[in-house]
Amino acid sequence: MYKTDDNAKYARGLQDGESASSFRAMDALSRSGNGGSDDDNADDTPPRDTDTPEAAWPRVKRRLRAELGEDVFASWFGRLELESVSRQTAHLTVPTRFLKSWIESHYADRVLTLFKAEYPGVARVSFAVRDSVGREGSVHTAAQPRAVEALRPAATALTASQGAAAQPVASRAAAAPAATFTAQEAATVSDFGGNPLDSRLTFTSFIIGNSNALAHAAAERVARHATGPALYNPLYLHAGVGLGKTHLLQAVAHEARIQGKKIIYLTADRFMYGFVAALKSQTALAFKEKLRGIDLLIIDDVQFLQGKSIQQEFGHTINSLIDAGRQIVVAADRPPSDLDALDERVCSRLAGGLVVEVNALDEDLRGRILAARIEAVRAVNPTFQVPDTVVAYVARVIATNGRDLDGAVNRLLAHTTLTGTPLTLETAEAAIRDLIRTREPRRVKIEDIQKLVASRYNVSRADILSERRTAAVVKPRQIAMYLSKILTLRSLPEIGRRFGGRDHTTVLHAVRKIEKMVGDDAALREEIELLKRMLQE
Ligand SMILES: Nc1ncnc2c1ncn2[C@@H]1O[C@H](COP(=O)(O)OP(=O)(O)OP(=O)(O)O)[C@@H](O)[C@H]1O
Repeated sequence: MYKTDDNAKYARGLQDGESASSFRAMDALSRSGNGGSDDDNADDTPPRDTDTPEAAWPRVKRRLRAELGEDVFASWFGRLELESVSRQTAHLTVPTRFLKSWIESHYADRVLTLFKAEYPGVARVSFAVRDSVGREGSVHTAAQPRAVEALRPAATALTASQGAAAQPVASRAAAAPAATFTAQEAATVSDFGGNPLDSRLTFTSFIIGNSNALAHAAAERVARHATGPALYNPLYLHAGVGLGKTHLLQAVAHEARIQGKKIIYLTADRFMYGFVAALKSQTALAFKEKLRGIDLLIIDDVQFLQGKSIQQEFGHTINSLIDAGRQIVVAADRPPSDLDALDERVCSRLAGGLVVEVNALDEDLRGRILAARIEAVRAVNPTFQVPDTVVAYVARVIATNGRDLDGAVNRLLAHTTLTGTPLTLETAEAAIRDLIRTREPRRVKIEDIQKLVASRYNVSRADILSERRTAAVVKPRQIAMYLSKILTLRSLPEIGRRFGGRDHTTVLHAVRKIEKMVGDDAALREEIELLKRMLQE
């Protein structure tokens, strides 16, 4: 826990020189990022005649990992990729603008040095955001001054658009964060409004199941809590990728706003941006004041908080808000005890409220999320028809997360729109193939077949094993026998024994009968296909 000294220091803010120490910490951070002198490892590797930049790139990444350690490497470089090399420039890409800015400002020289060491044919590196390659790229040579220059136009635009002439543009630009903000971003960070909210991510659109009921209940109570001491403080939600953390956090934000609370919703990226920007434009005090004036602070992806001074600032902020009875809600991809990169005291403060895990979405919940997504699409595009068998199939095979369910709906929609043909299991499978993790087909057990077929036909497994001969039981029993024959290696007599001690000729009769019906009846063929896939996934 923080000592009271820390809080007092926080309250004093920048007045006692915290700015300078924070700058020193930031500098230390970037120095450690630079890994010391550029000559350290640079030219000790002889040129390799047969080498290619593509072959050299994994070696560059290995060296970065060795220099910076696993945590820093994973946070900043895990998703850095080599796109191409042309005219001695290595074009590197990352998925977000934030990563691009951070790597450019802290690590560009180091990446270039290591690349040159591994592949002397590279003289420059450029960074771009994937999917927007060419629009945002900027090239770095070792001698080029870094991103401060790149910020200059944005700082000018900000000053012009806001009429904020208090500081001369040149000094603002020189002191500005080493990042390439657009004017709009700079404005957002500057007035510290937090990240924009997605109006779709509300409690109404959040579907509750076993895996998220507790997280949902806690989030809703916190958002609706009227006055008095905060409830669970902090509320800490954690879950694997795409299981609904951001959705819940944004739902809290929407609901709390409706309740008239002052909230700020920030991703960890934005917190870092905001803090660095405020420090460098010497508005850190205002930044802190702004944070202290709110009722509810929501921070997403806290696992990305990096840098000693930023973590300290984050620690001070949450301490001060909690002590003042303000609510904090955070989310991460892991429990507080696994936030290795975060200061121990911050972790323990984060763990001191209510920690709730959102577990994997089960099949039932996936089916309901899918159905809701399809309904939402149909509201604007009524021709989008997805048969129940396809919904059941997708819910079965997309076992990963909500984002992949969204992806599956998009692909199904693209298929219908582009081909104009109705969706079937075959076309749906082709449309979502890339989202399905490939693995060995599961070994199927006769008992599983009996259970699944029984539930699809609304009878019990006992009915299937019984002597009953009503049509409602005979057909599913025969289908189950047929599936047992084609999906398992059991012999006809073995199958007969497992179906209530029947003779192998009964099984043979069932198999032939269903084979024939499948040949004649497209709906049954589809149904059996679905059952097969459900059993094998
Ligand atoms: N229970 C749910 N009800 C409705 N939609 C859901 C649910 N769970 C997840 N989703 C949807 O799945 C998608 C991914 O969810 P979200 O972005 O909240 O995941 P996340 O846990 O924040 O993932 P990441 O850590 O990768 O950011 C979103 O479109 C979200 O609306």
